[in-house]
Amino acid sequence: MRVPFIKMHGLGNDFVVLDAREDSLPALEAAVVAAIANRQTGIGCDQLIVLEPSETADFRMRIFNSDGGEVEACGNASRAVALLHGRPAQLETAGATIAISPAQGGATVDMGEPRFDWNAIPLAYAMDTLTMPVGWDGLDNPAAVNVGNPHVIFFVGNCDAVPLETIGPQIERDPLFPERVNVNVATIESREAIRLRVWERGAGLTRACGTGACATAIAAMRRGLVERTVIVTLPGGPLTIEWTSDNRILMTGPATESFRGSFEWDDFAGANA
Ligand SMILES: N[C@H](CCC[C@H](N)C(=O)O)C(=O)O
Repeated sequence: MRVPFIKMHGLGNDFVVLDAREDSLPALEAAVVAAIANRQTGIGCDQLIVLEPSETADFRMRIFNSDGGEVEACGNASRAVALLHGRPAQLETAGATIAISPAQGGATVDMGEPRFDWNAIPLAYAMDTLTMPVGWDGLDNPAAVNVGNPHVIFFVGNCDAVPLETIGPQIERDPLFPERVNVNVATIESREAIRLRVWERGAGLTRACGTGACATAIAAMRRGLVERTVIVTLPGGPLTIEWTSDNRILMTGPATESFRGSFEWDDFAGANA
């Protein structure tokens, strides 16, 4: 079966997008997703994105990390899908129904309401999620926020100096996080600017993480460190995050279509054999 795809990215966080709103796909097993996402032997991407019909919204977006695991939210992909769809829409995801609005060269996404309860992150046991009484190798007292997916956020003096490639996977898989976690290290530059690097659950270091930018901005606002509209600059570039007075998170930033292609499904399904 020949499958068309669109290669897209948001600030360098890249996706293979499969539009299955008209024609359904074979079952998306983890091994097949990982084979497609593999940068050496597959097409290569941080996440595989599949668009499907929805009963409850204009359409549905399924998100698979490059390790094959299906997850609840992807901010950068939401903007990419908004660019692809070309007009405002309600988008069903496993984490929430979100509102996408294409804008010049990108999109604004209403990511819904943040959640802070320990069991909504989720954590394995009760604790304060604004300043958690935990630490790993010099990274201490983070915040935790769920923005459809789970994030832990460390505020540090210089996020570029943190060995995220070694400490990220340790924290991602710590038993404190029953569904694992996205690991954010952030530096407050001013009341309007944050610098951020992210070790993503199931994908590792990425050039940008939209939900990470949302979670980090909200955590900084909860701590009174920044205003309610802030620019979060990741290695791939900036996103504007606003926490509205009616408790919704608005994320605005670029999205890019790189190229279109197609592949033979069995070339990857065979990887599963
Ligand atoms: N790794 C994330 C999903 C992708 C999030 C990121 N690519 C974004 O733009 O939000 C997770 O497992 O929750």
